[in-house]
Amino acid sequence: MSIRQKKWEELARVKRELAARDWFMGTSGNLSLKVSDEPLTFLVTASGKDKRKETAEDFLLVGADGLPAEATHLKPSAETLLHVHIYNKTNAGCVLHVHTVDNNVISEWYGDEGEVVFTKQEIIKAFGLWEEDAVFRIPIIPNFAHIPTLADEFAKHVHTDMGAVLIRNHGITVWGRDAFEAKKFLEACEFLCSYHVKLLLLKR
Ligand SMILES: CSC[C@@H](O)[C@@H](O)C(=O)COP(=O)(O)O
Ligand SMILES: [Zn+2]
Repeated sequence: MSIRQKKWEELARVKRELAARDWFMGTSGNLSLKVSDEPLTFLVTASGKDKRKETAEDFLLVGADGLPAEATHLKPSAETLLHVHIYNKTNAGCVLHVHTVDNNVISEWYGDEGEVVFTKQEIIKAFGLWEEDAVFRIPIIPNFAHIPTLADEFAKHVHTDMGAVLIRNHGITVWGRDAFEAKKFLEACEFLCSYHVKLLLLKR
């Protein structure tokens, strides 16, 4: 089996798991997995599809500019440029973006502060933070409709091989060195957002 095919199947498995969590409401969400480093190529979800469906046209291969690297009638995700910045700036191998009600509520609640800060939560160990009083911050950026502007703003927060950024009233994008790590971060971020929304409601 070619590397491209192996990566396709790996990304399809991640997509299936996130779909089972119902994290692709209304065709939202996009995923990618790096295939090669030199030149940079990665598989990314085709734009506008129902990501809960599994078809032979779910992904296409793109290059370092985010444009198709092979002949296809498929359009790469509208947000491919965000994935491009991550792969060009870090050694990340996988990028996952989902819209959930909880991540949207948190992004709006803390949007003016420009970040949400989590601490004293066991699950932040998923980010490699093991100290008792460790703090995990997720930056929140405005949801610019102009994708190059959104991508430039997003890129200001991309410095390490793993990370997460909330886009206000839009969704979350996480990345990791591989699909396992990116999915772990995404699940931990969603746990934190969901917990926090419930806690805020109880405290009212
Ligand atoms: C209907 S969801 C809004 C989209 O503009 C976008 O935010 C999204 O996540 C999915 O876009 P896509 O181009 O399919 O990757
Ligand atoms: Zn989106």
